[in-house]
Amino acid sequence: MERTELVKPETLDELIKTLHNIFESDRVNVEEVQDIMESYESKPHEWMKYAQFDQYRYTRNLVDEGNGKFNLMILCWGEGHGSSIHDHTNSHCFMKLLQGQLKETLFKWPDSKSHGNMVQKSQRVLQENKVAYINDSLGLHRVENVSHTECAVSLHLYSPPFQACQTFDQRTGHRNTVKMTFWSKHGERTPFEATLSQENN
Ligand SMILES: N[C@@H](CS(=O)O)C(=O)O
Ligand SMILES: [Fe+2]
Repeated sequence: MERTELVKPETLDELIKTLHNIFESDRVNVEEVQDIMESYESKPHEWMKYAQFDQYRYTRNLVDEGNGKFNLMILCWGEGHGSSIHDHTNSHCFMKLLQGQLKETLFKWPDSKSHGNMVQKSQRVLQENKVAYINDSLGLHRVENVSHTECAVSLHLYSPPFQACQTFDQRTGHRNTVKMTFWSKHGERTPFEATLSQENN
């Protein structure tokens, strides 16, 4: 597949510019996106303004809207914070660790007739600067900061962008559609009313 020439991005802004170039093409080369995101070495002062934490749950902070082709966001995980088991709405999902560690657990999709526990496929711990990839054909996942002393920060790219996903109950496989919102956009805290729907996410 055609590849844009890869130059290691030295800053987050350079990474964003390169991503814009890559996504101008209509086909996504997963490996290329993974490589370029991995080659950026996380420098906290470059992403600090997006790293806005909540005491109770992980936050989603919009960094860039990728010309409508992708959403780039920074997720902030306090000690013990985790997501529920969820899908990615037919999008590509890239997740890079900017700080700390995150545990990712992969699950199979529940079949229509299964009422029992969801089946776990694999588990791994993502280290700083590494990039994980998932899409719906690979399964579902849950992401957790299992540390009791360190927070974690990750950079997520979703293409095409999406505003809702499905979450799954681990014991029954029952699903819910959940609207996803941003805690902040471009470094500015989202007005209170706009975040209400995040409560049951
Ligand atoms: N996909 C989740 C984060 S994660 O747990 O991968 C989200 O965008 O909120
Ligand atoms: Fe996810």
